[in-house]
Amino acid sequence: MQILTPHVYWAQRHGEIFLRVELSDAKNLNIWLQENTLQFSAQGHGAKGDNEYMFSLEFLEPVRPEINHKSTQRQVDIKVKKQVERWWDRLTLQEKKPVFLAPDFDRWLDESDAEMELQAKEEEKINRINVESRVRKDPYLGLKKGYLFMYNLVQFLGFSWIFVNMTVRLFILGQDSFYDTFHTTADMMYFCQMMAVLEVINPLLGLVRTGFFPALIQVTGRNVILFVIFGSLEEMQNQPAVFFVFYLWSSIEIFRYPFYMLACIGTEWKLLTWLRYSLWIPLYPLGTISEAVAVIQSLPIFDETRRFSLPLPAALGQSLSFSYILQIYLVLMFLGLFINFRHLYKQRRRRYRSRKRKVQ
Ligand SMILES: CCCCCCCCCCCCC[C@@H](O)CC(=O)SCCNC(=O)CCNC(=O)[C@H](O)C(C)(C)COP(=O)(O)OP(=O)(O)OC[C@H]1O[C@@H](n2cnc3c(N)ncnc32)[C@H](O)[C@@H]1OP(=O)(O)O
Repeated sequence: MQILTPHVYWAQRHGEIFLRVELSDAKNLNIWLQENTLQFSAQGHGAKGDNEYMFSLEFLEPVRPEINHKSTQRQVDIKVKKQVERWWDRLTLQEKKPVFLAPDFDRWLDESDAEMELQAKEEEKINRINVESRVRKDPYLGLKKGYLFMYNLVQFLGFSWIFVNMTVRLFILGQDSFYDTFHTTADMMYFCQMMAVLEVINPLLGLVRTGFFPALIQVTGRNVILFVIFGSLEEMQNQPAVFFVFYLWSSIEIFRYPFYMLACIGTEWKLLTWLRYSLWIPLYPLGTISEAVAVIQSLPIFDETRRFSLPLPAALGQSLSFSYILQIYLVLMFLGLFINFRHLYKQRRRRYRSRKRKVQ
Protein backbone atom coordinates (compact mmCIF):
# COMPACT_ATOMS: atom_id res chain seq x y z
CA MET A 1 0.00 0.00 0.00
CA GLN A 2 1.21 3.52 -0.84
CA ILE A 3 1.40 6.17 1.89
CA LEU A 4 -0.52 9.23 0.81
CA THR A 5 -1.75 12.58 2.11
CA PRO A 6 -5.53 13.20 2.39
CA HIS A 7 -7.20 16.52 1.61
CA VAL A 8 -7.47 18.50 4.85
CA TYR A 9 -9.80 21.50 5.29
CA TRP A 10 -9.46 23.91 8.19
CA ALA A 11 -11.26 26.78 9.91
CA GLN A 12 -10.73 28.58 13.19
CA ARG A 13 -12.54 30.40 15.97
CA HIS A 14 -10.87 32.48 18.68
CA GLY A 15 -10.49 29.41 20.90
CA GLU A 16 -10.45 26.45 18.49
CA ILE A 17 -9.16 24.93 15.29
CA PHE A 18 -11.40 22.69 13.20
CA LEU A 19 -9.90 20.20 10.76
CA ARG A 20 -11.89 18.12 8.31
CA VAL A 21 -10.00 15.20 6.80
CA GLU A 22 -11.51 13.88 3.58
CA LEU A 23 -11.29 10.18 4.32
CA SER A 24 -14.28 7.89 4.29
CA ASP A 25 -14.66 4.72 6.36
CA ALA A 26 -11.44 5.54 8.24
CA LYS A 27 -9.94 2.67 10.27
CA ASN A 28 -6.92 2.34 12.54
CA LEU A 29 -7.09 6.03 13.31
CA ASN A 30 -4.04 7.45 15.01
CA ILE A 31 -4.08 11.10 15.94
CA TRP A 32 -1.64 12.56 18.42
CA LEU A 33 0.30 15.68 19.31
CA GLN A 34 4.05 15.69 19.32
CA GLU A 35 5.31 18.95 20.76
CA ASN A 36 3.08 21.34 18.82
CA THR A 37 2.69 19.13 15.75
CA LEU A 38 -0.45 17.18 14.99
CA GLN A 39 0.30 13.72 13.55
CA PHE A 40 -2.40 11.84 11.69
CA SER A 41 -2.47 8.39 10.20
CA ALA A 42 -5.37 6.16 9.18
CA GLN A 43 -6.53 3.69 6.58
CA GLY A 44 -9.52 4.67 4.53
CA HIS A 45 -10.96 5.75 1.22
CA GLY A 46 -9.50 9.09 0.14
CA ALA A 47 -8.55 10.91 -3.07
CA LYS A 48 -6.38 7.99 -4.13
CA GLY A 49 -8.81 5.17 -3.25
CA ASP A 50 -8.28 2.73 -0.35
CA ASN A 51 -4.88 3.42 1.16
CA GLU A 52 -3.01 4.45 4.25
CA TYR A 53 -3.08 8.23 4.55
CA MET A 54 -0.84 10.41 6.77
CA PHE A 55 -0.08 14.04 7.38
CA SER A 56 1.42 16.28 10.03
CA LEU A 57 0.81 19.95 10.81
CA GLU A 58 2.96 22.11 13.03
CA PHE A 59 0.63 24.74 14.49
CA LEU A 60 1.43 28.44 14.41
CA GLU A 61 0.91 28.86 18.16
CA PRO A 62 0.72 26.45 21.12
CA VAL A 63 -2.38 24.26 21.38
CA ARG A 64 -3.80 22.25 24.28
CA PRO A 65 -2.73 18.60 24.43
CA GLU A 66 -6.25 17.12 24.32
CA ILE A 67 -7.64 16.45 20.82
CA ASN A 68 -11.29 15.66 19.99
CA HIS A 69 -12.04 13.69 16.89
CA LYS A 70 -15.04 12.04 15.32
CA SER A 71 -14.94 9.66 12.41
CA THR A 72 -18.00 9.43 10.18
CA GLN A 73 -18.65 7.45 7.02
CA ARG A 74 -17.57 10.46 4.97
CA GLN A 75 -14.80 12.21 6.89
CA VAL A 76 -12.79 12.62 10.08
CA ASP A 77 -13.49 15.77 12.09
CA ILE A 78 -10.79 16.99 14.46
CA LYS A 79 -11.10 19.78 17.01
CA VAL A 80 -8.03 21.25 18.70
CA LYS A 81 -8.18 23.91 21.41
CA LYS A 82 -5.81 26.86 21.29
CA GLN A 83 -3.69 27.46 24.37
CA VAL A 84 -4.43 31.19 24.23
CA GLU A 85 -7.73 32.47 22.78
CA ARG A 86 -6.41 34.53 19.91
CA TRP A 87 -7.04 34.88 16.16
CA TRP A 88 -4.25 33.26 14.13
CA ASP A 89 -2.96 34.73 10.88
CA ARG A 90 -2.53 31.23 9.45
CA LEU A 91 -2.69 27.64 10.65
CA THR A 92 0.87 26.42 10.38
CA LEU A 93 4.24 27.62 11.62
CA GLN A 94 5.69 27.26 8.14
CA GLU A 95 4.66 30.24 6.08
CA LYS A 96 4.04 28.28 2.89
CA LYS A 97 0.70 26.50 3.04
CA PRO A 98 0.98 22.69 2.66
CA VAL A 99 -0.55 21.59 -0.66
CA PHE A 100 -3.04 19.21 0.97
CA LEU A 101 -4.48 22.00 3.18
CA ALA A 102 -7.35 24.33 2.18
CA PRO A 103 -9.91 26.52 3.98
CA ASP A 104 -13.14 24.82 5.05
CA PHE A 105 -15.63 27.24 3.54
CA ASP A 106 -18.57 25.48 5.21
CA ARG A 107 -17.17 26.59 8.57
CA TRP A 108 -15.09 29.57 7.53
CA LEU A 109 -15.56 32.89 9.32
CA ASP A 110 -13.29 35.89 9.20
CA GLU A 111 -12.15 37.48 12.44
CA SER A 112 -14.96 40.02 12.79
CA ASP A 113 -17.66 37.44 11.99
CA ALA A 114 -16.15 35.11 14.57
CA GLU A 115 -16.17 37.96 17.11
CA MET A 116 -19.88 38.55 16.39
CA GLU A 117 -20.53 34.84 16.82
CA LEU A 118 -18.65 34.89 20.13
CA GLN A 119 -20.60 37.96 21.25
CA ALA A 120 -23.93 36.36 20.28
CA LYS A 121 -22.98 33.21 22.23
CA GLU A 122 -22.07 35.33 25.26
CA GLU A 123 -25.40 37.20 25.04
CA GLU A 124 -27.28 33.94 24.75
CA LYS A 125 -25.43 32.58 27.80
CA ILE A 126 -26.22 35.72 29.81
CA ASN A 127 -29.89 35.57 28.72
CA ARG A 128 -30.11 31.93 29.73
CA ILE A 129 -28.57 32.68 33.13
CA ASN A 130 -30.95 35.64 33.57
CA VAL A 131 -33.98 33.53 32.68
CA GLU A 132 -32.84 30.68 34.91
CA SER A 133 -32.20 32.98 37.86
CA ARG A 134 -35.54 34.73 37.30
CA VAL A 135 -37.29 31.37 37.29
CA ARG A 136 -35.46 30.34 40.45
CA LYS A 137 -35.92 33.66 42.23
CA ASP A 138 -39.56 34.34 41.37
CA PRO A 139 -41.93 31.90 43.04
CA TYR A 140 -44.95 33.67 41.47
CA LEU A 141 -43.74 33.38 37.90
CA GLY A 142 -46.32 30.69 37.05
CA LEU A 143 -49.10 32.81 38.52
CA LYS A 144 -47.98 35.91 36.61
CA LYS A 145 -47.72 34.01 33.34
CA GLY A 146 -51.16 32.47 33.99
CA TYR A 147 -52.68 35.90 34.59
CA LEU A 148 -51.08 37.36 31.45
CA PHE A 149 -52.16 34.38 29.38
CA MET A 150 -55.78 34.74 30.55
CA TYR A 151 -55.74 38.51 30.02
CA ASN A 152 -54.44 38.10 26.45
CA LEU A 153 -56.93 35.31 25.74
CA VAL A 154 -59.89 37.42 26.89
CA GLN A 155 -58.71 40.39 24.81
CA PHE A 156 -58.11 38.16 21.80
CA LEU A 157 -61.63 36.73 22.04
CA GLY A 158 -63.16 40.19 22.51
CA PHE A 159 -61.40 41.81 19.57
CA SER A 160 -61.94 38.72 17.38
CA TRP A 161 -65.67 38.93 18.09
CA ILE A 162 -65.67 42.59 17.03
CA PHE A 163 -63.59 41.92 13.92
CA VAL A 164 -65.63 38.92 12.76
CA ASN A 165 -68.94 40.66 13.51
CA MET A 166 -67.92 43.74 11.51
CA THR A 167 -66.54 41.67 8.62
CA VAL A 168 -69.68 39.55 8.34
CA ARG A 169 -71.91 42.64 8.47
CA LEU A 170 -69.74 44.33 5.85
CA PHE A 171 -70.17 41.37 3.51
CA ILE A 172 -73.92 41.13 4.08
CA LEU A 173 -74.89 44.81 4.30
CA GLY A 174 -72.06 46.48 2.39
CA GLN A 175 -71.66 50.21 3.15
CA ASP A 176 -74.88 50.20 5.21
CA SER A 177 -72.98 48.39 7.94
CA PHE A 178 -70.82 51.54 8.44
CA TYR A 179 -73.69 53.33 10.14
CA ASP A 180 -74.59 50.95 12.96
CA THR A 181 -71.15 49.66 13.98
CA PHE A 182 -71.45 51.42 17.32
CA HIS A 183 -74.80 49.86 18.22
CA THR A 184 -73.67 46.36 17.36
CA THR A 185 -70.16 46.31 18.80
CA ALA A 186 -69.74 49.14 21.30
CA ASP A 187 -70.48 47.04 24.40
CA MET A 188 -67.70 44.63 23.56
CA MET A 189 -65.35 47.49 22.67
CA TYR A 190 -66.12 49.19 26.02
CA PHE A 191 -65.27 45.95 27.78
CA CYS A 192 -62.01 45.38 25.86
CA GLN A 193 -60.84 48.97 26.22
CA MET A 194 -61.62 49.06 29.94
CA MET A 195 -59.62 45.86 30.33
CA ALA A 196 -56.81 47.49 28.32
CA VAL A 197 -56.16 49.81 31.28
CA LEU A 198 -54.33 46.78 32.72
CA GLU A 199 -51.76 47.28 29.96
CA VAL A 200 -50.68 50.48 31.69
CA ILE A 201 -50.65 48.80 35.10
CA ASN A 202 -48.78 45.64 34.01
CA PRO A 203 -45.45 47.38 33.25
CA LEU A 204 -45.76 49.35 36.51
CA LEU A 205 -46.01 46.04 38.40
CA GLY A 206 -43.05 44.69 36.42
CA LEU A 207 -45.19 41.98 34.80
CA VAL A 208 -44.16 42.87 31.24
CA ARG A 209 -41.21 44.68 29.69
CA THR A 210 -43.43 47.19 27.89
CA GLY A 211 -42.64 50.89 28.12
CA PHE A 212 -45.14 52.48 30.54
CA PHE A 213 -45.43 55.71 28.55
CA PRO A 214 -46.20 54.17 25.12
CA ALA A 215 -48.87 52.00 26.76
CA LEU A 216 -50.34 55.06 28.52
CA ILE A 217 -50.48 57.00 25.24
CA GLN A 218 -52.08 54.05 23.46
CA VAL A 219 -54.76 53.30 26.05
CA THR A 220 -55.58 56.94 26.88
CA GLY A 221 -55.70 57.86 23.18
CA ARG A 222 -58.18 55.12 22.35
CA ASN A 223 -60.32 55.63 25.45
CA VAL A 224 -60.74 59.35 24.76
CA ILE A 225 -62.11 58.45 21.32
CA LEU A 226 -64.29 55.63 22.57
CA PHE A 227 -65.75 57.12 25.74
CA VAL A 228 -65.64 60.88 25.09
CA ILE A 229 -66.20 61.23 21.33
CA PHE A 230 -68.34 58.20 20.49
CA GLY A 231 -69.74 57.30 23.91
CA SER A 232 -70.93 60.74 24.99
CA LEU A 233 -72.21 62.05 21.65
CA GLU A 234 -75.15 60.16 20.22
CA GLU A 235 -74.73 62.23 17.04
CA MET A 236 -71.35 60.56 16.45
CA GLN A 237 -72.51 56.99 16.97
CA ASN A 238 -73.85 56.43 13.48
CA GLN A 239 -70.93 58.02 11.68
CA PRO A 240 -68.82 55.79 9.35
CA ALA A 241 -65.74 56.97 11.33
CA VAL A 242 -66.77 54.49 14.06
CA PHE A 243 -66.48 51.66 11.57
CA PHE A 244 -62.99 52.63 10.44
CA VAL A 245 -61.68 53.26 13.96
CA PHE A 246 -63.04 49.96 15.36
CA TYR A 247 -61.93 47.97 12.34
CA LEU A 248 -58.38 49.34 12.43
CA TRP A 249 -58.05 48.80 16.20
CA SER A 250 -59.30 45.21 16.04
CA SER A 251 -57.21 44.38 12.93
CA ILE A 252 -53.98 44.65 14.92
CA GLU A 253 -55.29 43.21 18.17
CA ILE A 254 -56.34 39.87 16.64
CA PHE A 255 -52.62 39.30 15.96
CA ARG A 256 -51.00 41.14 18.90
CA TYR A 257 -52.81 39.24 21.68
CA PRO A 258 -52.21 35.72 20.30
CA PHE A 259 -48.55 36.73 19.84
CA TYR A 260 -48.41 37.60 23.58
CA MET A 261 -50.25 34.38 24.47
CA LEU A 262 -47.60 32.33 22.70
CA ALA A 263 -44.85 34.40 24.37
CA CYS A 264 -46.37 33.48 27.77
CA ILE A 265 -45.90 29.79 27.00
CA GLY A 266 -42.47 30.32 25.45
CA THR A 267 -43.57 29.62 21.86
CA GLU A 268 -43.30 31.65 18.71
CA TRP A 269 -44.89 31.46 15.25
CA LYS A 270 -42.75 33.33 12.77
CA LEU A 271 -45.69 34.54 10.65
CA LEU A 272 -47.58 35.79 13.71
CA THR A 273 -44.47 37.60 14.99
CA TRP A 274 -44.02 39.20 11.60
CA LEU A 275 -47.66 40.33 11.51
CA ARG A 276 -47.45 41.71 15.07
CA TYR A 277 -44.31 43.71 14.25
CA SER A 278 -45.30 44.81 10.71
CA LEU A 279 -49.05 45.44 10.49
CA TRP A 280 -48.82 48.54 12.68
CA ILE A 281 -46.80 50.26 9.92
CA PRO A 282 -49.87 50.93 7.75
CA LEU A 283 -52.50 50.54 10.51
CA TYR A 284 -51.17 53.03 13.06
CA PRO A 285 -51.21 56.11 10.80
CA LEU A 286 -54.55 55.03 9.28
CA GLY A 287 -55.98 54.52 12.78
CA THR A 288 -54.76 57.92 13.94
CA ILE A 289 -56.20 59.61 10.83
CA SER A 290 -59.60 57.93 11.41
CA GLU A 291 -59.53 59.02 15.05
CA ALA A 292 -58.61 62.57 13.99
CA VAL A 293 -61.54 62.61 11.52
CA ALA A 294 -63.86 61.56 14.37
CA VAL A 295 -62.51 64.34 16.61
CA ILE A 296 -62.90 66.95 13.84
CA GLN A 297 -66.49 65.79 13.15
CA SER A 298 -67.31 66.11 16.85
CA LEU A 299 -66.08 69.72 17.20
CA PRO A 300 -69.29 71.47 15.92
CA ILE A 301 -71.42 69.07 17.98
CA PHE A 302 -69.58 70.01 21.18
CA ASP A 303 -69.94 73.70 20.22
CA GLU A 304 -73.69 73.32 19.69
CA THR A 305 -74.54 71.12 22.64
CA ARG A 306 -72.07 72.84 25.05
CA ARG A 307 -71.41 69.38 26.48
CA PHE A 308 -68.38 69.30 28.84
CA SER A 309 -67.90 73.06 28.34
CA LEU A 310 -65.93 74.73 31.12
CA PRO A 311 -67.65 77.53 33.06
CA LEU A 312 -65.73 80.81 32.86
CA PRO A 313 -65.79 83.97 35.01
CA ALA A 314 -68.54 86.35 33.76
CA ALA A 315 -65.96 88.84 32.40
CA LEU A 316 -64.61 86.21 29.97
CA GLY A 317 -67.98 85.04 28.63
CA GLN A 318 -70.29 82.19 29.57
CA SER A 319 -68.20 79.06 29.06
CA LEU A 320 -65.30 77.60 27.10
CA SER A 321 -66.42 75.01 24.58
CA PHE A 322 -64.89 71.56 24.98
CA SER A 323 -64.01 71.78 21.28
CA TYR A 324 -61.03 74.01 22.17
CA ILE A 325 -59.64 71.29 24.39
CA LEU A 326 -60.19 68.79 21.59
CA GLN A 327 -58.25 71.02 19.20
CA ILE A 328 -55.28 70.86 21.58
CA TYR A 329 -55.87 67.13 21.81
CA LEU A 330 -55.65 66.86 18.00
CA VAL A 331 -52.09 68.19 18.17
CA LEU A 332 -51.30 65.77 21.03
CA MET A 333 -52.61 62.91 18.91
CA PHE A 334 -50.00 63.43 16.24
CA LEU A 335 -47.31 63.84 18.91
CA GLY A 336 -48.55 60.55 20.42
CA LEU A 337 -48.50 58.95 16.97
CA PHE A 338 -44.89 60.04 16.52
CA ILE A 339 -43.80 58.72 19.97
CA ASN A 340 -45.50 55.36 19.54
CA PHE A 341 -44.48 54.95 15.92
CA ARG A 342 -40.84 55.42 16.99
CA HIS A 343 -41.37 53.01 19.92
CA LEU A 344 -42.86 50.32 17.69
CA TYR A 345 -40.11 50.82 15.11
CA LYS A 346 -37.49 50.26 17.85
CA GLN A 347 -39.34 47.17 19.12
CA ARG A 348 -39.39 45.79 15.58
CA ARG A 349 -35.67 46.44 15.05
CA ARG A 350 -34.79 44.95 18.46
CA ARG A 351 -36.83 41.83 17.72
CA TYR A 352 -35.39 41.23 14.24
CA ARG A 353 -31.82 42.20 15.13
CA SER A 354 -31.65 39.75 18.04
CA ARG A 355 -33.32 36.99 15.98
CA LYS A 356 -30.90 37.53 13.08
CA ARG A 357 -27.96 37.16 15.44
CA LYS A 358 -29.38 33.94 16.85
CA VAL A 359 -29.75 32.52 13.33
CA GLN A 360 -26.15 33.34 12.26
C1 LIG B 1 -50.04 61.26 28.94
C2 LIG B 1 -51.41 61.27 28.42
C3 LIG B 1 -51.51 60.73 27.04
C4 LIG B 1 -52.19 61.68 26.12
C5 LIG B 1 -52.69 60.96 24.93
C6 LIG B 1 -52.40 61.69 23.70
C7 LIG B 1 -53.08 61.11 22.52
C8 LIG B 1 -52.32 60.05 21.90
C9 LIG B 1 -53.01 59.48 20.72
C10 LIG B 1 -52.12 58.47 20.06
C11 LIG B 1 -52.70 57.93 18.82
C12 LIG B 1 -53.22 56.53 19.06
C13 LIG B 1 -53.66 55.94 17.76
C14 LIG B 1 -54.04 54.50 17.92
O1 LIG B 1 -55.10 54.37 18.80
C15 LIG B 1 -54.38 53.99 16.57
C16 LIG B 1 -54.35 52.50 16.51
O2 LIG B 1 -54.13 51.77 17.43
S1 LIG B 1 -54.64 51.88 14.94
C17 LIG B 1 -54.25 50.17 15.01
C18 LIG B 1 -52.76 49.88 14.98
N1 LIG B 1 -52.23 50.03 16.30
C19 LIG B 1 -51.14 49.36 16.74
O3 LIG B 1 -50.51 48.60 16.04
C20 LIG B 1 -50.74 49.57 18.16
C21 LIG B 1 -51.01 48.35 18.98
N2 LIG B 1 -50.52 48.57 20.34
C22 LIG B 1 -49.30 48.24 20.76
O4 LIG B 1 -48.50 47.72 20.03
C23 LIG B 1 -48.96 48.52 22.21
O5 LIG B 1 -50.08 48.98 22.85
C24 LIG B 1 -47.77 49.49 22.41
C25 LIG B 1 -47.71 49.98 23.86
C26 LIG B 1 -47.92 50.72 21.49
C27 LIG B 1 -46.45 48.79 22.09
O6 LIG B 1 -46.34 47.54 22.68
P1 LIG B 1 -45.13 47.04 23.62
O7 LIG B 1 -44.30 48.16 24.11
O8 LIG B 1 -45.72 46.15 24.65
O9 LIG B 1 -44.23 46.22 22.65
P2 LIG B 1 -44.05 44.66 22.52
O10 LIG B 1 -45.28 44.04 21.99
O11 LIG B 1 -42.81 44.47 21.73
O12 LIG B 1 -43.87 44.11 24.02
C28 LIG B 1 -42.69 44.32 24.77
C29 LIG B 1 -42.44 43.07 25.63
O13 LIG B 1 -43.45 42.92 26.60
C30 LIG B 1 -44.15 41.69 26.39
N3 LIG B 1 -45.57 41.96 26.59
C31 LIG B 1 -46.19 43.13 26.39
N4 LIG B 1 -47.49 43.02 26.67
C32 LIG B 1 -47.69 41.74 27.03
C33 LIG B 1 -48.84 41.00 27.43
N5 LIG B 1 -50.04 41.57 27.48
N6 LIG B 1 -48.67 39.70 27.73
C34 LIG B 1 -47.47 39.09 27.67
N7 LIG B 1 -46.33 39.75 27.31
C35 LIG B 1 -46.46 41.04 26.99
C36 LIG B 1 -43.86 41.29 24.97
O14 LIG B 1 -43.96 39.91 24.76
C37 LIG B 1 -42.44 41.78 24.81
O15 LIG B 1 -41.58 40.86 25.46
P3 LIG B 1 -40.11 40.57 24.90
O16 LIG B 1 -39.37 41.86 24.98
O17 LIG B 1 -39.60 39.50 25.80
O18 LIG B 1 -40.30 40.11 23.49
